[in-house]
Amino acid sequence: MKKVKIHDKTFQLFIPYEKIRASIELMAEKMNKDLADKNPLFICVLNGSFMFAAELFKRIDLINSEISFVKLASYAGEHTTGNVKQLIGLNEKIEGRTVVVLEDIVDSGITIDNIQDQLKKLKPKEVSVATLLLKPDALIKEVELDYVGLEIPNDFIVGYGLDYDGYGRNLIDIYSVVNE
Ligand SMILES: O=P(O)(O)OC[C@H]1O[C@H](OP(=O)(O)OP(=O)(O)O)[C@H](O)[C@@H]1O
Ligand SMILES: Nc1nc2[nH]cnc2c(=O)[nH]1
Repeated sequence: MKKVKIHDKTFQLFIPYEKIRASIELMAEKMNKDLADKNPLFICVLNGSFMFAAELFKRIDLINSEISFVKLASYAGEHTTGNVKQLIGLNEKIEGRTVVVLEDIVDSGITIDNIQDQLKKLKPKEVSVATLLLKPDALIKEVELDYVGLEIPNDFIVGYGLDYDGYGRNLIDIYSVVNE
């Protein structure tokens, strides 16, 4: 079994690239049907989603489609106590658009819930969400997901864009942590 060590943790091969690619191909096929004539704007949530977004977007055969890249920035607002995360980097007009958010993983669902709330305030025509990975047992938010690549157990994973403390994003396969 292929293993990698990152910092203090060992990870073992969990999802080979071929399986990741096949799930993205299916997703793209469905999107090409669902989004025809909709002039979709794909929004890739950095950092983790960059590989998924690239693999998916080159399979979208709708010429009237755009992609944009955003980040969630933490800031401690003057009137807030918690850690608020604000969507930054969105330069396109969202009002009236068909938006498709691209996430690498939905775990607790907190991030995607927050993103959906922020986007809806910008009055899009519709917002759908595509995630490569979903941990159904980890969800603490009720989220509506339109496209899910693969469902996985509630274990920490790295690779294919996902990191452990900055490292591991370049792994072509997905690895899961070995509990030692
Ligand atoms: O469903 P949740 O529990 O909210 O977790 C999902 C989020 O966690 C990861 O982002 P992270 O904050 O690690 O940032 P990164 O993409 O820059 O690595 C991932 O890219 C999702 O955005
Ligand atoms: N790298 C990584 N980031 C995450 N963000 C939410 N869940 C995960 C996970 O399992 N691995």
